[in-house]
Amino acid sequence: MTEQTYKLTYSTMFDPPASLHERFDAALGEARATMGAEHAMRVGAHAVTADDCFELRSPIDRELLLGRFQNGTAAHAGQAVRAAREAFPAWSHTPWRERVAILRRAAALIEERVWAMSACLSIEVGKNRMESLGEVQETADLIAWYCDRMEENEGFDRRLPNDPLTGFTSHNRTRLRPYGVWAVIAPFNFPFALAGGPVGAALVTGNTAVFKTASDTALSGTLLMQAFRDAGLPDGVLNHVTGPGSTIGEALASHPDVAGITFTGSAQVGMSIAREFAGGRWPRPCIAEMGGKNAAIVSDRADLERAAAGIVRSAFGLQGQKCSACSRVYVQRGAAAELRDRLVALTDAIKVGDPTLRENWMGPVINRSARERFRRAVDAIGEAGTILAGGRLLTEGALERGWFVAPTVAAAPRDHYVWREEQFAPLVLIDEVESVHEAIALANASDYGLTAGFYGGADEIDGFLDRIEAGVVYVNRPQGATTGAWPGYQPFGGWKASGSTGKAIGSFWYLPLYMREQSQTVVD
Ligand SMILES: NC(=O)c1ccc[n+]([C@@H]2O[C@H](COP(=O)([O-])OP(=O)(O)OC[C@H]3O[C@@H](n4cnc5c(N)ncnc54)[C@H](O)[C@@H]3O)[C@@H](O)[C@H]2O)c1
Ligand SMILES: N[C@@H](CCC=O)C(=O)O
Repeated sequence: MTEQTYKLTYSTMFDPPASLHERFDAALGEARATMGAEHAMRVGAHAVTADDCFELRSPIDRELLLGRFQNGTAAHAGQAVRAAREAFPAWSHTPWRERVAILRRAAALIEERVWAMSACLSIEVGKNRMESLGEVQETADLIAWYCDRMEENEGFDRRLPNDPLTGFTSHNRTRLRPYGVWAVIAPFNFPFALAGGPVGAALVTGNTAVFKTASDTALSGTLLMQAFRDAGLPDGVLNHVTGPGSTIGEALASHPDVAGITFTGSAQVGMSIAREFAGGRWPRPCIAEMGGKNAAIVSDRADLERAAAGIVRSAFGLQGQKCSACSRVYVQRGAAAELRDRLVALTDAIKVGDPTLRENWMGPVINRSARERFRRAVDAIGEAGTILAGGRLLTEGALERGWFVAPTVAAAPRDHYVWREEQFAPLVLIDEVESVHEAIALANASDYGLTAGFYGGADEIDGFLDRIEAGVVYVNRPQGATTGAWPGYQPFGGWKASGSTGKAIGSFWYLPLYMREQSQTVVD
């Protein structure tokens, strides 16, 4: 994306070339100049407006208006589903190589627009510049990965041997075919990658789609949809609605003509959608990617410099608002004091502020209710446990205009709710254990099973990999204890309450989730 030898991923983003910063700074200025406009939804060939709009402001500075977006209703969800249904016959019969070509164009456009898109993303979500650039690039890489899988599998259409018959010839074939209208509902924290990835997968496999972005990230959703449209998708193949999850999101998820859904968000909403999709006249596919309560385990034999770096990066990257964020640390007693000291020192050194600026690594949390959830958690820990670093809201100077909080390391009794419930905030808890065995048992004693990290000796690794109940695991990784998967390198998906399918995004097994098998036998 910039200098020829540099490939941006979440594990290479710590030491980018200088030219990357110059281009990002230029893009920021341009992005700010475009903000504040009103944006329509998109249904079929039409830009659609609702009776009223909502205003979207930056979590960095509430005075900065990003745009006005439509407060879509259940009726708009219905219109969008109808448009997608009408477009389905032609799109599903479009030769798969043509669909791949259009989606490759979408990926290329996203990559081309990486600077403009990531500048907007940084202002809208409060991601730092490297996380923002990373996410937009990840979106392009996910779509390209799905195009590659389509090609590698020859469109998921295979000839099988003829039946061993005499006197007849039976031609046998198995095909994976699209379901129909696919809904994609995305979370605020990865509004490009976790929208563009599933939209790309749904479309390349021949489904048509209705997309709903999170309201906090309506601008990113709009920019992403523009890129798909500019790639040449026929009208109606991809429709885009905005508005509250509890109204238009709910209407979309419960629409009887939606054949399948990819929901990424909280377990609370995801589980209710999964139940709805299992409870109709027949079960419909529901890919629900949900939350995490991800643990890092540190043994007495760990390299503590690596462990501390990896934990801090995963606990506080994007302000702890990643499903993969490290929110629990179990450290063996012999290493506990040193690890605690290192974590506190690294945490105290984190620069928090406007994350579009190169010098700041941490930005604000997304909105007032996220800051309130953080405040409640640290107040509760203050009463029952110990705050080791941070533990407060940040309101000094310009920070007062945004939703800033201090990265926090704390200890709390094991039965405290903060050990159980995802806080989605920059808050990591630490506890001492007698053995790695005990640590793994504690890590697994969670409804969630998304990511996990381990730092320890070579002969401890297999035991960890074998027993840990998580879909994405990392060992001795300073770049991130529990975060930082990249398409093609680390497939990403959760077990238990973290994911409904047991298969990961960016994996070899993902596209078949968007299709159903038809075995065809034709006798001459
Ligand atoms: N497993 C993963 O890959 C993954 C990735 C990113 C985020 N997440 C999870 O997402 C959550 C954070 O994102 P969020 O705060 O946007 O989540 P959320 O559940 O509040 O919202 C997610 C999306 O669902 C919509 N929505 C809300 N209520 C709805 C309803 N009743 N019916 C239909 N749609 C509804 C929202 O508008 C939004 O677009 C965290 O729990 C995080 O762990 C998981
Ligand atoms: N894919 C990201 C997390 C996405 C969820 O929020 C990671 O691997 O850290």
